Amino acid sequence: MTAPEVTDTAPAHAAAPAPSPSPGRTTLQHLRSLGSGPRGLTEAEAERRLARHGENVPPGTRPLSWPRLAARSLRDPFTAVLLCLGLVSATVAAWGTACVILVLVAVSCGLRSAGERRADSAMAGLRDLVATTATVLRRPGDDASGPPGEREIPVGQLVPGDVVRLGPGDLVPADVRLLRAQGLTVQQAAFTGESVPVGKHPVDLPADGESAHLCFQGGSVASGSASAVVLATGADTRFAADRRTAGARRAASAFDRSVHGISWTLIRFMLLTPPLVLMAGAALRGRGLETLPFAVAVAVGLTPEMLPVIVTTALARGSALLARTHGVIVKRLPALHDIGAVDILCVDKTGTLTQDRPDVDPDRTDPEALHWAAVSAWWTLQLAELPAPDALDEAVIDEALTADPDLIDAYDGVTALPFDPVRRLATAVVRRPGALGTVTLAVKGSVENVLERCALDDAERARLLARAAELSGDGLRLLAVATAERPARHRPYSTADERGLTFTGFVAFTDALVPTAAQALRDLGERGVTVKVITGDHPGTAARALRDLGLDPGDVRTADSLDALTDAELARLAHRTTVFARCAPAHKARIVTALRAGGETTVGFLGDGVNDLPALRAADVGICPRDAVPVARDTADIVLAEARRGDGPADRPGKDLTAIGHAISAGRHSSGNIATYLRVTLSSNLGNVIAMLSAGLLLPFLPMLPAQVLAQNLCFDAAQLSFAFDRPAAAALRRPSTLRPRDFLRFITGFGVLNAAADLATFGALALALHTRAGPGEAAFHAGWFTENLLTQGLVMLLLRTGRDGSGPLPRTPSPVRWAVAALAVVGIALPLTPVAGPLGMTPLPLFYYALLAAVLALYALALTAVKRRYLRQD
Ligand SMILES: Nc1ncnc2c1ncn2[C@@H]1O[C@H](COP(=O)(O)OP(=O)(O)OP(=O)(O)O)[C@@H](O)[C@H]1O
Ligand SMILES: [Mg+2]
Repeated sequence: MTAPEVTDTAPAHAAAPAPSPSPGRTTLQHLRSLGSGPRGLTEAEAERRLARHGENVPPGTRPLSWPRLAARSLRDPFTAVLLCLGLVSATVAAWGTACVILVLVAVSCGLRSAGERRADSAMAGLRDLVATTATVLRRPGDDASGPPGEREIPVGQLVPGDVVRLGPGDLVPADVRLLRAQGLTVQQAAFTGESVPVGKHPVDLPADGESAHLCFQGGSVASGSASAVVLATGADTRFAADRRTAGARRAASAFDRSVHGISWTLIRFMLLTPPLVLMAGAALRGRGLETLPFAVAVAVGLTPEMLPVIVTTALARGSALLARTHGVIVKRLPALHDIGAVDILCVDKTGTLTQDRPDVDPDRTDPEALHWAAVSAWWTLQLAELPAPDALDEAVIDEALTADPDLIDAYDGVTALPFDPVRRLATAVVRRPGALGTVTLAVKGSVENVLERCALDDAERARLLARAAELSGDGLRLLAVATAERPARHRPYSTADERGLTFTGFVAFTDALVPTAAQALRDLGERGVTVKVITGDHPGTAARALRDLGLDPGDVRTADSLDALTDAELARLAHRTTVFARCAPAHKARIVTALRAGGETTVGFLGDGVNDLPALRAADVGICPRDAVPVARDTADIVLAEARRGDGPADRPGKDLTAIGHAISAGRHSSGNIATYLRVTLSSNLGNVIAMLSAGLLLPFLPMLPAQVLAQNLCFDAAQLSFAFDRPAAAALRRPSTLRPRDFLRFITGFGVLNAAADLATFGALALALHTRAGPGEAAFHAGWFTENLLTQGLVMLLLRTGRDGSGPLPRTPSPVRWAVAALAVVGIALPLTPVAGPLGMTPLPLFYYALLAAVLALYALALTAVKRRYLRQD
């Protein structure tokens, strides 16, 4: 057997549009060169090739190695600033400070890498649960003459030479060459930027540069079906090459932007601090460069170095819990906090609000229309080799066959133009046995799209549209049906033939509401999430469904009325509108993008079809149900569980809005913990910095030695890790979890000043306590402040947790935070009494000091509670 020639498909010029890997080679020659044939490979040969070529996974999807993770955590801006400050300390030979900074960096990078690795492997495990499969043709064992069978295998196991089947909603699993195709259109926006699907068909002898017969990994089937031979897999695909050159980038989410904004404000602060401290020291105290280590330590004191660790841990824990308890899979870690921040949720109608289990309503269906709709559905299904009929087709065939079991034998299929969500039509060309000279086009589709292709006068068309509006207003889904008799011909039929049709009638379907939808919509509303419906269906049907669910549909917009609007106009309109009907895939995406514009909102999109792909990509968070088409599952950030029995129809789980509620709670939970960490850390760090700067100017000596600043920083950081395991108050779960940088900075400034006031009060206490005692005050001062600092930080941790309003009895603090605070207090009180105190420059304190300190802390706690209550009232 010849070795497969896949090298020529390796993209030498990835940017060029779809290079042909096989100019001048016929399909059969190409199959031979791949050591394959129309009947695919044997299992044994596939196994050998898998060993040779490796798994079919694009590079960059494997977990990162330790060194790479460590390198990545070193790229964090806070770490970079810390390292710079360490370097500055080393240049002035402040080795102690430099060493402590190094320890700090090592600890935070180590924790971060470990956390990310754990999170990565947990995520990979979750993604595997919803991984896509491919339908491949293989012969069992090593028996090349055996009959081939179709089998579903994980996409990762495809090898060059495999023959695969493709249907609507499938991902193109590798780079392939088409062997056969029926009405195949492929969405390949990922490479070419073309937003509309492009037609693909086999070409037996392709010209140079021709690519109609090639489909590339990363594309997806928008309509039609095909069988194809795999040319290249894994790192050899064009998709992999494009990723190497361009890198896969996604726009930052609202949360990322907030954290980014806050981080950069802090970094500017950190960089400004040392020169300011130096200048103030020089001007007021005549100090020179000897203050530099202290200045550096103050800047380091500001850093929330545990931020990445807390973010990763909180999100990974939240995702794991969500998967375990509700079966909801988060495929991209940050998507969890994004869904917590979602304030606009766009959903489709069919399958989300209604069950997508249509039943023909015989009283309002024209029998002739039903007949032709069934003929069209049956032959499209046969000729296009669609893997599964869609729900409307299934209902039509069921109903028509009950009435007329011989329906199928009455015709022969000629060709089919399968349904696509832009044309909204499906056509089968059939012939009566014996009637060789003529064929019949049986066309069904949306009312508007069918009527505009019918030969009708304006009055008749208007009458039919009004009739359709009336039926839709009753909540019915509709198919319009039309036919045309044409002379038979050899030239292939195309969508251009769907013209001058004769209108036959309407088929009407009932589609029951999802029983849990009304409650779920109310819940979402109460939790600050606005729901919008973006559907491909008729405006009347959509409005009626919403009304039946207890929501006011308001002004329903159809997509064609949006085309003339500019993006800004659309954005304003979109915020006011609840229902968008007759949306093609591109409309859905445009509406989602308009809602996101301005960056004030976080938009989630829930959809399950090929027509939802662009919108799933455009949203901050794409959500799909477990039974969505594979490509939707691949694109979505969050995959919902299958509904449990009793929640909905057992065989068709649908999109359970209740599950979204669970995901939102989990997201808000994790984000709440992250926000608490940031609030607590930054307000106490800021307080310390203010106090240190003022003390530095008031005192004749440094208020804290650099090593002491860093030691307490380390203790505090360790205690803060407990926030990743906290349980925020119910209030934090009631609203979308957004971090508005401006409010946030106001919060930390307010509480920072309060913290500084407590520190300065401690100076008073220290002055009083030490006044009675002879001997050097410096070490005692340091010890006193060290103790006070850790104790106030413990207090802040307990009192500033998200959403706690401080009224009534203190809520039960979950043990991790409580333990951490207790440990912090013990270290704070005990450290100056241990042998470590000496090297750190501290001495034991008189008992009298502790009495004064208790009074300061009590006052501080009262003040904190009062300010927090005021803050929450304003909020
Ligand atoms: N198999 C089909 N054959 C012909 N026409 C169809 C078929 N399926 C749907 N249509 C038409 O296309 C229109 C849009 O389809 P559908 O209602 O499924 O929209 P959708 O965009 O998937 O809805 P949603 O966005 O709410 O899920 C329907 O109103 C129907 O008229
Ligand atoms: Mg849909």
